[in-house]
Amino acid sequence: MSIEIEHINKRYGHFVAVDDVSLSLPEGQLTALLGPSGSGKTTLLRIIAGLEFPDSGRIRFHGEDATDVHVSRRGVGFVFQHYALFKHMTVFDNVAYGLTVKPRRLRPGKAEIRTRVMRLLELVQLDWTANRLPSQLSGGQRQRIALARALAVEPKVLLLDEPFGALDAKVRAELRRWLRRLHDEIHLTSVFVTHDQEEALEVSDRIVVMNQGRVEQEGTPEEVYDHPANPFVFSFLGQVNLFHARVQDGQARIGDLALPTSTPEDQPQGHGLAYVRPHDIEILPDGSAQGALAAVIEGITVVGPTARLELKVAGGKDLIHAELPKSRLRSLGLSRGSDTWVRPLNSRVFMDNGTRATG
Ligand SMILES: Nc1ncnc2c1ncn2[C@@H]1O[C@H](COP(=O)(O)OP(=O)(O)OP(=O)(O)O)[C@@H](O)[C@H]1O
Repeated sequence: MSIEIEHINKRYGHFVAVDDVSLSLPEGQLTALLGPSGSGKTTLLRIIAGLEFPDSGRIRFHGEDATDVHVSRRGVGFVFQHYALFKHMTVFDNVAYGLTVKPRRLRPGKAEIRTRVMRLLELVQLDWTANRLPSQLSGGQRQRIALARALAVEPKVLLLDEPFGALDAKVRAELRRWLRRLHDEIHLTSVFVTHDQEEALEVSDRIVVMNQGRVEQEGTPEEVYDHPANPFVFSFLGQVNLFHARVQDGQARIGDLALPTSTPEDQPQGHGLAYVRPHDIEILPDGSAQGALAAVIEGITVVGPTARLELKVAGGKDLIHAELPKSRLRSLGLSRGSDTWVRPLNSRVFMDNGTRATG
């Protein structure tokens, strides 16, 4: 079921939590609402759920106005960060709960409930825990049961609010891959709130980047990562190096270095900032390449196969962050204190007023 969000506004007193948000969330896709704390993600999710009502604007489910429909009749399933399971009930009874409390005429028979619950437990790969109590499960397993419980009532939309937020990094990474596989199996329209860029990039079909109650950009993970619409999105989606740049005749320059960017459409002139990702900083063994800047390595951190370098350019104030394969670092024979050369391979330049200049 698709979800259309039309000009939604929500204030708490004078504070604007959601500011004229319009979005179209396609059927069967997993959409991440991504943004820093306080950007309005949870408020928007709760409005979609019917747990909160907007001051103005409409929510449509598959074209039908759902703005005033009660949460119990919207056909949504939830998983929250701390949506505790019923402690005194077994896993089986927790998952069955939504079905057993249905009005008698809608309630499936006992055998049917058993079949459905066991099918769901198999889907989340925890059928062997059916007779356990939640306290006998790990945090990650409990969230998978919470998901099975949300799916039991056959919702048309699944809403997840930082579902893996309370888990440690390794379990989190496993669960998000698992959620992606599960989604590929069931194709339920799903919206999931996160402030973790990596999680959003890895799991979702679409990402909505939010900031101060507004949508900064919406698109596939590739679109928002490779073509960020503005400096906020660029900075929020990963580490970034900033260089002062002069823009003239469709060409941006840092000092004498002409930046390798594509030609802009409207060719603005003046001063801007060039944004360069650490993996787009090339490390060179000598200064013969055009536009290379001399730099000293101030720090090296190796994380698995990747080496992260902190470099200082002669005369520069800020450290430059670069990322390269550990093997490349070894073959260049570099260590802390080494003199080397750097060159931005790719950049995106935004003018001082935030408009895009190049790239
Ligand atoms: N019931 C409320 N009363 C007053 N202010 C609220 C209420 N709910 C949310 N807010 C405020 O609205 C803003 C947006 O909150 P929201 O929870 O939607 O943000 P978020 O992006 O989900 O952040 P987080 O990741 O920290 O949960 C916050 O500044 C919050 O303090």
